[in-house]
Amino acid sequence: MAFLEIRNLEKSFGKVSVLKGIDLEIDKGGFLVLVGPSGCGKSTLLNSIAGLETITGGSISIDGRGIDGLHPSKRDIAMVFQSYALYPNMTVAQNIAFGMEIRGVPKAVRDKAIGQVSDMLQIGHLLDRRPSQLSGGQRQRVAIGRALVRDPKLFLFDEPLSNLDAKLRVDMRTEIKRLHQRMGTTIVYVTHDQIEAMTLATKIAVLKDGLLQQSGTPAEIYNNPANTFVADFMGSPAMNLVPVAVHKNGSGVAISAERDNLEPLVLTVPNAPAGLAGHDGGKVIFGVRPEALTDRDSADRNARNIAEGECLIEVVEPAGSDTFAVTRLGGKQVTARLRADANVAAGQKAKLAFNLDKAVFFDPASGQRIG
Ligand SMILES: Nc1ncnc2c1ncn2[C@@H]1O[C@H](COP(=O)(O)OP(=O)(O)OP(=O)(O)O)[C@@H](O)[C@H]1O
Repeated sequence: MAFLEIRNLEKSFGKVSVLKGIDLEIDKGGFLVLVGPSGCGKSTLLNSIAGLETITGGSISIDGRGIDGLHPSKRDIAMVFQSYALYPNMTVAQNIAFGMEIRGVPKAVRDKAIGQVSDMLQIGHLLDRRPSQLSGGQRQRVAIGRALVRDPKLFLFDEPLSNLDAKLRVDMRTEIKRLHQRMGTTIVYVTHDQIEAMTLATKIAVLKDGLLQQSGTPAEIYNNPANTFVADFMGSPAMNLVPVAVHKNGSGVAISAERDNLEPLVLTVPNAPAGLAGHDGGKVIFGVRPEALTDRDSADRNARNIAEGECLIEVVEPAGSDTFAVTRLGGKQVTARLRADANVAAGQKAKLAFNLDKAVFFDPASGQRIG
């Protein structure tokens, strides 16, 4: 049995159904990241676990024990909010120790716990300050410290980094990952930042409109997205999604993408998924990530199935470590990720290499991946 189990969870606000039968679990010591666009129900799901929202249907259990009817304070969960929610009139040390004080933990034990977490979070020199005298990153560390000293069964983080500037966000992300590795705690973490999700999670759950689209390891979600929504949402730049026609071709399958003022680009797919042949004569969506669409020099040397095609480059975007080249296929803008020194120019043709080992295909009507 998983440590946290969510079964057929439903939540409505009046007539509005916000969570529509969520099934999800995470093992002890796992790091579950809930990700999805604004309004998809991430915070409502987190608040339901915390007990800050009363669920409409389904069940939640931690360590084999149903928690649906329990008051938030009895769930043994600590939550870190985006807004930090520190007490402004208390010092950092008092903020961290407040929960313990209320529970009657002796001062010597409290002081020891404050010392341990402040060392870990490098806030020992700030213990006498008030929140107004701290930077955003320091406040966030205090909020995390306050959660850590409780030593709960489960940590919930609701977009804890979204008030921080870009650089600090990346630093704190590493800090949170390090804490998780060191302490082996079980975490459920909400973000709408897909890079944060990829880097932190042992398991990602992608939500849209109150429905779970897919859950799996970051690699599963990235390499084998269940549908076009997940494919488009995870990854930056996003996966290229190109409408193509399908033709059976001897023992294999060929796909062709329309182009303005050029012959269609035809690629033979030797390793096509079994379901693709069933679309013979019809259209599917061909998904290829920018890094699987390169020039020959940059192409993955281990790739077994590479198909090359001449493409007209519309825009070249140098990005320091890579160069992005934009072309157009099937009426869609398509991004290739080339080496920084790639020899391409806007308005000229370039031979692009498609790594078909990494290609995925989707049904155009349902958006579901073709297996
Ligand atoms: N108390 C409430 N009453 C009515 N509707 C609500 C309430 N709280 C949330 N909702 C609605 O539920 C949906 C999901 O909200 P939720 O805050 O869970 O989304 P989210 O994915 O966390 O979004 P964001 O990334 O913007 O925080 C939204 O459409 C929201 O308007």
